[in-house]
Amino acid sequence: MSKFIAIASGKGGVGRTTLTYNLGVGMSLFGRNVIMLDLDLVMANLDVITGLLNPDVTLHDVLAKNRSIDECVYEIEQGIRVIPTGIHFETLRHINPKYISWNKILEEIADYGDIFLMDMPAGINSNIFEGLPENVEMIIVTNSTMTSVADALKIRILSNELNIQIIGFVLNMWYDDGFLLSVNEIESILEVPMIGIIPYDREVERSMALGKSVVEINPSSPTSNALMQLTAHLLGEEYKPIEPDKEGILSRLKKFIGMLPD
Ligand SMILES: Nc1ncnc2c1ncn2[C@@H]1O[C@H](COP(=O)(O)OP(=O)(O)OP(=O)(O)O)[C@@H](O)[C@H]1O
Repeated sequence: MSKFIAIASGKGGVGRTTLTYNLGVGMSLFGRNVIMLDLDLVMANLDVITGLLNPDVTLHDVLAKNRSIDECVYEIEQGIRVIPTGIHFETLRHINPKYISWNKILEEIADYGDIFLMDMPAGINSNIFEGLPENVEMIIVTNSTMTSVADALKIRILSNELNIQIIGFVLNMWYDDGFLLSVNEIESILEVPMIGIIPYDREVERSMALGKSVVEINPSSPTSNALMQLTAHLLGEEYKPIEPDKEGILSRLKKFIGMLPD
């Protein structure tokens, strides 16, 4: 049976879309067929992050112009598909997110994938939460600042009111700093379990610039291991962290300083 996961955040810029992409790539490495849907109808970014620039048909065209959803399912890599949202405000004016039948849309694309990752818009003002299908589970992404946790709490409260099941929260861009909220503090504020801590890591940005996921570029880094651990948890799979190739580094170093033959 297909799984539907909405990835939401109270505040923008906490790394929600990046996480959606990295989880999608991670899930494909576990052999799943993944579809990522950009549900941010106003400030879409999934197209940019997945390298899908200027797609011919977008979700806007489906919602406002009666184009078929099949026309905007783009396979970016084996086992990874993306449904992008448009950037034209004129089309957007004809769409009321509250009245979108996501059930119908998801039914039409169900055969394309096992897992549907829905990149939600930041905040609670879009009305899009009201239209989500009943079987959607939600992940809340936050950083450890007071304001992003406060806004994450608003998402948690709204989700409870709408009976949306929450899997837990992901603490993204984490770094050790005595002034930021701790995991325990965030857990007690949000009252949902922590399911992943992704460190603040410049490699995330660098991999994006290279058009790849960090789990492909640097699979043994703490960030990639944390992402794959989270992916495995969501899929109910086992994941053994990849150790950095210390021996390889050591022998390369020895060769460099002339202790070993080439
Ligand atoms: N763990 C991380 N470490 C370092 N940088 C990160 C991490 N996660 C995301 N970023 C960077 O943070 C920036 C914002 O990420 P992203 O666009 O995914 O956020 P968002 O929450 O989806 O934002 P918006 O709500 O505005 O769409 C990007 O430049 C991304 O590369």
